[in-house]
Amino acid sequence: MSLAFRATVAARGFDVSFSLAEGETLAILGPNGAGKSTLLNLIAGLLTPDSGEAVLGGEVLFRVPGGAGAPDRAPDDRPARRVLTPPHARSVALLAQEALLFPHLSVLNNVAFGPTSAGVKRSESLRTARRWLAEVDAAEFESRKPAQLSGGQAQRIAVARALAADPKLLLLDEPLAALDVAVAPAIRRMLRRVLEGRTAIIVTHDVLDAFTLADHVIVLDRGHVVESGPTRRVLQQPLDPFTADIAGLNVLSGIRTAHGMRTAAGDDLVLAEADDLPPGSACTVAIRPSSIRVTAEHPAGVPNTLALTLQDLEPRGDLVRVRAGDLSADVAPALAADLDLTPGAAVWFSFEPSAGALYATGS
Ligand SMILES: Nc1ncnc2c1ncn2[C@@H]1O[C@H](COP(=O)(O)OP(=O)(O)OP(=O)(O)O)[C@@H](O)[C@H]1O
Repeated sequence: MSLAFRATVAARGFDVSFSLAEGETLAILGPNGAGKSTLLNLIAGLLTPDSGEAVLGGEVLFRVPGGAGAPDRAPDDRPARRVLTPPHARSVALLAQEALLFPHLSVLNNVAFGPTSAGVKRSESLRTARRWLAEVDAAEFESRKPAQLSGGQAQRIAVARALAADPKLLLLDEPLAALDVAVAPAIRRMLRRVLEGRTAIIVTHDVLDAFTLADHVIVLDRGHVVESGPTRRVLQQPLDPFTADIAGLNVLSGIRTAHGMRTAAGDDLVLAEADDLPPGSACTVAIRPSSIRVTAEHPAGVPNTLALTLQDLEPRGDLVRVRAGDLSADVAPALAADLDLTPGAAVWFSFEPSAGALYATGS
């Protein structure tokens, strides 16, 4: 279902408009206080705007006439009426950072809750719940209680529960932020699978999430859109310096191999599993500069090593950004000094398989 959104909230300096086509995932990026949660809360019905309108698949979520961009006239030319559809009637599911499952219900009943409360027969609700549990690779946990789940398992169940209610729009509020770095890649891949073809908005601090999950990106700062467009265009060729700073990621393209990827430069990388990418397909891996290790000698025991020539060094907060080839690594100043890093020096960049987020190129 497509979404058209425009809203102002004066007390928060919030004035945002955007539209989202059916089946697309939009990532909202921005620093603390940019207005990301405000935007989700307006759509979910937890906050009322001062003015604006949001229409999801022809249904008005809210219409508050008065301010800039808010319609004063209805389509039939009568004065527009204020409409505030209650949250439960919006067909919008909100997935929070924490899984927020019902503690007293089993996993199966947690997932069946949405369809059951919508009046679907019990047997049918259970069938739907089992289908979604299988979809998020969590069928084996159906009789457990939430307290018996790890953070990553609970988040899988929360995704199944949100989708079992068959929402027209799925809102995800930093769904990976509360998870262990070791489990985040698997959950990210699961989300990528279930978001395919689904209308969704994901709020994140993490450009990796945007790269791997979203078709389009909006960058917010202080309640305003500073840049928007297709994910790769915005994050790889940012027009706004603010976006460029946010997008500080390494990206390597190549061809999927049995265990990872062969880069365009001919380096064989070992990467985490990605079942949806068959060998031979064009793919891209994104790696954070902070996940790259820099050494003067070839590092032993690390699967991914790249021999590069150092280009330059630049202070970046508490760290030093080391640029070599097309890659950047962030290292502690003491390490940069110990390594005697000077432009033109030969260096090795290395990273663990789990540090790379692999995704199909062109999606
Ligand atoms: N309940 C509130 N009452 C008044 N102002 C608020 C409230 N919640 C947030 N704000 C203000 O609205 C602005 C946007 O905040 P919001 O929480 O939407 O940002 P955010 O991008 O989600 O930030 P974060 O990444 O820290 O979650 C900020 O200036 C914030 O101080």
